[in-house]
Amino acid sequence: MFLAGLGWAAILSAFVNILQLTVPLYMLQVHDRVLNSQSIDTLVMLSIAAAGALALYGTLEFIRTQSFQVIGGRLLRQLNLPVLEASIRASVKDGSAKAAQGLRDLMDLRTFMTSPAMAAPLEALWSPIFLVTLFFLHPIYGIVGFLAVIVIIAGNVATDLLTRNLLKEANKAQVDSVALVAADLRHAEAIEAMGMLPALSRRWRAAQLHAVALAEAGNSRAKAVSTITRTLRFGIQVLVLAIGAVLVINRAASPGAMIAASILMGRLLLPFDSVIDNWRSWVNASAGWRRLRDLLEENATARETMTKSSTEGDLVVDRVVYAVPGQDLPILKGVSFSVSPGEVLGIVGPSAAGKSTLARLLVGIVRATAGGVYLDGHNVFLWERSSFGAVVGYLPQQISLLEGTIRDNIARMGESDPRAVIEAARTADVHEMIGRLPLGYDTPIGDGKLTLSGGQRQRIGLARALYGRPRLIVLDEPNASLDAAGETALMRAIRAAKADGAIVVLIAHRPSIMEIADKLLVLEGGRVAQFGPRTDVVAALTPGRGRAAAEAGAGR
Ligand SMILES: Nc1ncnc2c1ncn2[C@@H]1O[C@H](COP(=O)(O)OP(=O)(O)OP(=O)(O)O)[C@@H](O)[C@H]1O
Repeated sequence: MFLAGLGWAAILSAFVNILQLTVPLYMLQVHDRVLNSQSIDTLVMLSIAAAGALALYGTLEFIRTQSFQVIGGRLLRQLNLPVLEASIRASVKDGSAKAAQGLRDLMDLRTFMTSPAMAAPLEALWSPIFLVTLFFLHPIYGIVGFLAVIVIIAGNVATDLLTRNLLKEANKAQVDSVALVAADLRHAEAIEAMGMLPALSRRWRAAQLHAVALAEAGNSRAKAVSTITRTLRFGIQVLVLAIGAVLVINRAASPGAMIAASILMGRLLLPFDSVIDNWRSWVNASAGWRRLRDLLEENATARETMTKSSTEGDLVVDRVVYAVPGQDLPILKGVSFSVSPGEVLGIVGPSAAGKSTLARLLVGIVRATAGGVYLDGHNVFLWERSSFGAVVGYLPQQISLLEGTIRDNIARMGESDPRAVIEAARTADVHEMIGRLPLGYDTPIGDGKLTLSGGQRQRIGLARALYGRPRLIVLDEPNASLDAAGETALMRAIRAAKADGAIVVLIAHRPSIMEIADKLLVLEGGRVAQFGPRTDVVAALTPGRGRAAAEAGAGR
């Protein structure tokens, strides 16, 4: 599709280039015909023809500019959703600051596609038109033009050899320094409170200065070559005039041809010069394009397209091994268990045992390296995402409320059904608290807006997890910021979900809420140390092995 668009722009460029011959040809005719014949009629005819050709040139040039806009717009429309999806998957793996680069790259690429840098190679493609015209004016002009093109192309090659690696490095350093600052800025409060700014600003400064130094070095080299080639281009134009003068003196060519040849030579070499001038944009655009391609390839996930909006069966975790891509040591080492609808599973274990990782696998955010997680017999990772979202509620350890109103957040940013929003808020016991906010359910939250307390966020996060009465509810430390009243409300919500036939998976450090669990799973070092009915696991844990885990989570 882009190739078709580019092909269209290239064809337009051919006509634009031909029409650019209007002025030199007009000059040639005025000099050679009008001045010789002294005919005003000829001048008028020539001027009318030139005006028509220039009007056509302007129109085609405008259409060509528009076609670049269309190509850039199409690129954006076609890629923004895949890039957004890939960025979200990448941020699960690599953190959000780096993943956001994908969207920046896409915007930069669109800007590049609509910039004059894009037109230069297409114009250079049609340079033979000018070359042939020069040959027609006089073979010597043609030969000089041909040699001049070779010299300028050599300038292009030299620029590439001298600057490509440097500019690529500069671009990467720039991207890394932006990602570094973006990642640190998320922790602004800690930075401000603990006086980390001077140390961090040294780090940021060092990263940015490194990027700037590389860019300056690359630019200086590119500018040096471009100054040489530009000087050569002017020199060649002077040379053409000198040759023209000799040809005129020897009556081998007309004065009009001499001036036309000089203008044509400038037109012939201009696109090649422009490629050198815009070299940095080209290198940056190709680096951005490569990053986008890698982002899309590395995060391409074939998922089912068929929607399944209901589920009745068990949650089965079958010999799941999970290792972070690129790391040898797995975090989860063969975890198996199952939970039935209407059951609450409590997962406990010491820090870094792999509980949150297991939660991510249960809700299909990451793919098991071996084995699989199945809900109602279907692999949760492969499940079509929007229909999976409708049957799942997830409260991550770090509650991430999004920019929008409370109502948007509870309704998961979609078209909200007010009754379902209020039902979820009531179940999470947050309805009255929302009623006391400045605009109730319509209160905006997010950057620079209302700041909610940790407990409020957790309870709104819980309401979001419960919205639409999902069949599988995974709560990762849902009571971490809750007071006693909040914890009681949480227990009530879990009981209601259980009575509704949902599968509830509850990860917690504080033992108090584990009373509600039907089954307990003790995770230690990525393995299942204990799994079974809560009473059996607690009994097995109390005297011997796994005591640490019991104390960390389940011990009562
Ligand atoms: N994306 C990742 N890349 C590398 N290592 C990771 C990643 N995610 C988790 N880990 C590692 O896996 C281990 C388990 O982490 P996880 O967050 O699952 O533990 P946890 O049991 O939930 O701990 P806690 O109770 O402290 O929240 C940790 O050692 C952690 O460093």
